[in-house]
Amino acid sequence: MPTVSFKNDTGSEVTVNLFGATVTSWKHEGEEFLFCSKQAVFDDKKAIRGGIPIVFPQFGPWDLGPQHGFARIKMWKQTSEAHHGDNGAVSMDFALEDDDETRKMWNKQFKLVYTVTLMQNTLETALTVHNTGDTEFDFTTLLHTYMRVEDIYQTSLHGLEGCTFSDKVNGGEHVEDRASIIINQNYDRVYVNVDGPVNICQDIQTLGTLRIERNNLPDVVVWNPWQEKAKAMADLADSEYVEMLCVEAGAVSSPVVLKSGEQKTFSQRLIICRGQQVTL
Ligand SMILES: O=P(O)(O)OC[C@H]1O[C@H](O)[C@H](O)[C@@H](O)[C@@H]1O
Repeated sequence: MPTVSFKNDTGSEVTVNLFGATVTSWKHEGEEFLFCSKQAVFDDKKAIRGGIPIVFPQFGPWDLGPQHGFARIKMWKQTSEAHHGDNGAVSMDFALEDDDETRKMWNKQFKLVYTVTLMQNTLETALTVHNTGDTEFDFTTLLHTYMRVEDIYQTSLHGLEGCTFSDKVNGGEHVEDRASIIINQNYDRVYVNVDGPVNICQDIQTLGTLRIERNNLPDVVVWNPWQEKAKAMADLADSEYVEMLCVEAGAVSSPVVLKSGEQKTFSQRLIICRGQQVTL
């Protein structure tokens, strides 16, 4: 499948697969920060198991089409070459518009513009949804980011304390009472209206702390299928659950409404804080 890569001047490189406009790799100084399964399927049909699949127009199961919508399983267009912005930033743009196939599932006219930007120590991904039709529509969306971790047992998540979450594994709504979360089981929780950044901290210092900042993506889904579910997934190797953690910035707890002609941008910044003092 067609992929495109670009670099900046501070040792970062990103690769985007036009299938789903899925960012599949983000390297900084030779170190890979995103997880992509060894068993990921690149067949033009199934969403890529890793990187940053784009969820649109529906997070989760969908009556009108496939789970997590169609954006991650459509072929996108690359609409620009790598272009240079302020402070050494390098960006590339991708687009997806409604077609016969999308209208059969979701009869709306839209344009998605996705801008992937490398900045110093930072990857920004920004999805702009345009309503190009003449009626209002609503949707949910999410950047389904698979972070690479060296060892899930030595990884903790910070920034969710006090947030309400729904637990998709055990059911129910709860309030997170932990400042530091260690994932050690099948974990699938939707944290709602999370203020401020979320930090992924690794005791092993190669990857260090990674900070996720979000714009118009109020919710954070945390997912790791753990051992048993991983074994049942054909596109994830049995032991790979220890090498990944999905921290997904989304607008999923209440649908976003766009009127005819309106547009809205949803973005995240993944910031490498290695070697820096991090306030959790
Ligand atoms: O297997 P997929 O369709 O890619 O979904 C992978 C996962 O995505 C999100 O994290 C959901 O909260 C999970 O419930 C789901 O299992």
